[in-house]
Amino acid sequence: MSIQYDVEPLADSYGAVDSFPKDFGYGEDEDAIEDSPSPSDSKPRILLMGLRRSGKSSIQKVVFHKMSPNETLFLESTNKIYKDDISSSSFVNFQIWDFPGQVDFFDPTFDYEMIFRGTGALIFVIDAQDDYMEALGRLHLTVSRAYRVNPEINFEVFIHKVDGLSDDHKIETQRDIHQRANDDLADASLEKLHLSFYLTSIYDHSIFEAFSKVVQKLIPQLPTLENLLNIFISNSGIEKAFLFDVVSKIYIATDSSPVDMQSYELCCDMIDVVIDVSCIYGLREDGSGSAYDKESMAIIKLNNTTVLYLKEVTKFLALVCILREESFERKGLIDYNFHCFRKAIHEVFEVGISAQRPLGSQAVGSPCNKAVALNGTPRNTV
Ligand SMILES: Nc1nc2c(ncn2[C@@H]2O[C@H](COP(=O)(O)OP(=O)(O)OP(=O)(O)O)[C@@H](O)[C@H]2O)c(=O)[nH]1
Repeated sequence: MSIQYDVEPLADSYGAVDSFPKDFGYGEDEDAIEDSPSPSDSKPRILLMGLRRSGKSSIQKVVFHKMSPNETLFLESTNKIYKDDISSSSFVNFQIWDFPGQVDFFDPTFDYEMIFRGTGALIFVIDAQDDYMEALGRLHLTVSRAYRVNPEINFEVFIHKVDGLSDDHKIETQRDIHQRANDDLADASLEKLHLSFYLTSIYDHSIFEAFSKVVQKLIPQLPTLENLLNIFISNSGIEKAFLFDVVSKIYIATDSSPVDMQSYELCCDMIDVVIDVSCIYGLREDGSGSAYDKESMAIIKLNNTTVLYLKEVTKFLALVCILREESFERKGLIDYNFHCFRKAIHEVFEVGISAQRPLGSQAVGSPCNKAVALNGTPRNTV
């Protein structure tokens, strides 16, 4: 469900997420790469690379610009590097660079050293519906070059367009790609280069899930957030909790119990419902107001004794929980624990701001980023 295309930009009443216009606040400007680096070039980067028509632009548009998957059929081929500044959230503060299919590493105008040096994650997209031998060759060339320039990069392989494959075929394709890619690395004595593999499609939630995992690796405070979520759910009788970036529906953290796709989808759908209803009925007559603000909260009881509970945490983040109806009888306790949890999350951010290290900014290009990841649990926890 998606109604955001109909929503007019609204007056600012709540920071940057003042409304949910077409681009959900992620900014519509996409600049072709310039010769001289702009200040925003210092932001951590996620590169989208892969062969032509593998689906790179579609992924970017669907996840960050709310394009419906069917509309991607009409996307034109990218012929320049496009930089997309995902800076509406102070939490997920990075740039996505979408590359044209054929990047020529031997082209002297392509300064790959500069590009890889400031990169946090390199996502290589492989079209699983196509013959992937050429893509594997390209993957090897790309990651080995990038690794030599910056071994701190997280290398992520999206085995994409799996909506067209049967379950068995998916597993077999993943196994085969995994095996071949790692054999190539072993032959080149690059065993230390770690590739993570994801099965993705823009036609379901798998692309959001995969992107969530990619982004989480770039969030230095992740262990602290997970810790807070664990404490919150265990003290509140909650089964599963996600901390969502509301505009992209990427979850930036969850508790340490395993994530099952259905729970994640359910929570994503809840965000859609809340924002849609809020856009339609939550604004003032003159259209002013905000679809998501401090008051945003929702409780949905399902017919299988499950309760969904959503609350605003920061102007970009929402907590979405799944719990049993009987646990919800102690709503007062849950609300109180949430209050403490919210306060703790704000303290995590304040620490980040006072240290002048916005989340994500130190996550890349810095050899100490793994150490920063363990930067202290806030003083008051739930
Ligand atoms: N079935 C299916 N098709 C997809 C998926 N993702 C993208 N596509 C289709 O793949 C085609 C190519 O997508 P693009 O996003 O333009 O590919 P690209 O990698 O950016 O291509 P270049 O700009 O030429 O490098 C489009 O017709 C998309 O609709 C997917 O998950 N499943």
